[in-house]
Amino acid sequence: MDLVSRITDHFQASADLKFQTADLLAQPIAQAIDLMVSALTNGNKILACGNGGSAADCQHFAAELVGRFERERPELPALALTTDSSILTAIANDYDYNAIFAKQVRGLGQPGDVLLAISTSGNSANVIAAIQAAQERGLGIVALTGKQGGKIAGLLQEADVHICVPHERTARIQEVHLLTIHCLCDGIDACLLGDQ
Ligand SMILES: O=C(CO)[C@@H](O)[C@H](O)[C@H](O)[C@H](O)COP(=O)(O)O
Ligand SMILES: [Zn+2]
Repeated sequence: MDLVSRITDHFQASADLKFQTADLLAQPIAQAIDLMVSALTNGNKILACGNGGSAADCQHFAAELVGRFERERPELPALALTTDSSILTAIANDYDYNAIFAKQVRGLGQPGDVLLAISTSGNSANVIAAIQAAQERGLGIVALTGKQGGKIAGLLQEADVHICVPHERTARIQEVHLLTIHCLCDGIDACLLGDQ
């Protein structure tokens, strides 16, 4: 087994996908920044949900908004719905695992907030339920998906933003999702603080 060539293949494939999707994704990412900046400047917040690696992405994003990204600025309200083990275990135990995000959206979400919903397949039932809860409560939605967008693609409405990474491999999709999250953070800062 040639580990070095496996590793260089990963780097090559990841870089290729990023080059290939830059033009396709720049517009929806810009729309997502506009939606998030409008919410934040109106006093609203951003909630984020996803499973596994996408749960980590939610936490990464919330940390960069509440803490900071690259520049000093006032704290911004963002919350990962993946972190409170008491809430997560109680809902999963008493209701259903598929309700872990939707019940938090109903409990914490206000009209005008934005839900950042992350699923590489677009098919995770708990993320789908969170989107449906967000739509019922009047939250804006930014969906980060992959493949063909899965069931989430069919749920989104005109005002929602869909950023779909057209690739079949979860790891590659996640790598573009992380780049997208950094574009969102940078764009939010640029809108709030000006170009630098
Ligand atoms: O990070 C990885 C795989 O790279 C996994 O933890 C992955 O996120 C999990 O299998 C998730 O449950 C996949 O869910 P989704 O992206 O299809 O919504
Ligand atoms: Zn992963």
